[in-house]
Amino acid sequence: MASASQRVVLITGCSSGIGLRIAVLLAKDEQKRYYVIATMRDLKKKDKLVQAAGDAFGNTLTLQALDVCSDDSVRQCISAVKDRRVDILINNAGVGLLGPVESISLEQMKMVFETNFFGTVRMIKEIMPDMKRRRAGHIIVMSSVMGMQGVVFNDVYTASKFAIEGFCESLAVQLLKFNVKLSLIEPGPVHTEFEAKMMEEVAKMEFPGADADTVRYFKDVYIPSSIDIFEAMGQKPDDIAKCTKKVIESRNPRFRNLTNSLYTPIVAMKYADETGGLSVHTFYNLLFNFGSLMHITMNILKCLTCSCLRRRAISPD
Ligand SMILES: NC(=O)C1=CN([C@@H]2O[C@H](COP(=O)(O)OP(=O)(O)OC[C@H]3O[C@@H](n4cnc5c(N)ncnc54)[C@H](OP(=O)(O)O)[C@@H]3O)[C@@H](O)[C@H]2O)C=CC1
Ligand SMILES: CC1=C(/C=C/C(C)=C/C=C/C(C)=C/C=O)C(C)(C)CCC1
Repeated sequence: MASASQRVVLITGCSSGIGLRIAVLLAKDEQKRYYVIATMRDLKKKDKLVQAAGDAFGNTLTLQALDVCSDDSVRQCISAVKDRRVDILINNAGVGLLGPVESISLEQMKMVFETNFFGTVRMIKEIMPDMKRRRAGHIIVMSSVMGMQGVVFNDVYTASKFAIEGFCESLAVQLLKFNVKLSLIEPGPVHTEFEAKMMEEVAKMEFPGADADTVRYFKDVYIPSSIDIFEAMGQKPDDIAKCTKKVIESRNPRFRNLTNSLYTPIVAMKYADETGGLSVHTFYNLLFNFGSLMHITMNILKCLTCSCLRRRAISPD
């Protein structure tokens, strides 16, 4: 059980990847400042977490079942928490979805929103009122660079992260009045099962409804470039865990927290040109004209920050 001085942290989606690493990092805090309630929808998947947690399991880390898509599961889990006291809520559970829009059913799209958007909203609705009453708490949301900048063939996943960013941007203002903090973590590519799961799905895809050119652009242009990007700028889940811990421990936590500075120029393009043309055309060129040179992507990305390009972007004509 948590001691009075410990901060109770509840994390969703701890069976793998970023959630698992955040849970372990916080539970192994040398000063034992955190009591971690690591949750996952299927407790049969607990072994990896239990093993990584080592001695912390049963001491500073406990396990609970929680499916962010189920009202009952969320309610049951939170009512089992002593005094319903969650000091830090980390909304991490999420799923990806890749491919031409024509080939993806509305059912599949709704599942992504059900998990990434409504799953997070469901958690916040359950826990936020207690935080407001206590005039204390910190809500962390695992967003993505795709919550700020769309990426081709990630249309629906991107939309789900944009949705959560809009929700949080609005809510953060009200929460300030109640001394409750809200922070978005915005990673770029991270090497987790997320990447493998999406590639597995793609390998099985038959692309119903998509024309041959679109399928070719997706399979032969986007996928190899995306693999290059993951190789060139992919972070480790531990990097994201460390960044999240820093945000939690900050006296004045930032609202937006990009974890990968290599992605800064990509996001900056959006703000440098209010017409949106710079982002759309740069992405087009990177993908279709420089695709075969993707191994030197880092140099191209650095180039985007140069002042001549910025001058062009904001030029009135
Ligand atoms: N990897 C990346 O490149 C990036 C990831 N992100 C975000 O980071 C977060 C974590 O992803 P990551 O660690 O990479 O991927 P993983 O696939 O390794 O982890 C995702 C976790 O979410 C869980 N989950 C999925 N659906 C539900 C649900 N309905 N209820 C509870 N848990 C659920 C999964 O559980 P189960 O094992 O049961 O499926 C798993 O534990 C996501 O929100 C993702 O969008 C953001 C930027 C980049
Ligand atoms: C930057 C970039 C590309 C790919 C970006 C990718 C693949 C980002 C992945 C981000 C993830 C996985 C976020 C998860 O939330 C393209 C389209 C190849 C074109 C060139 C520029």
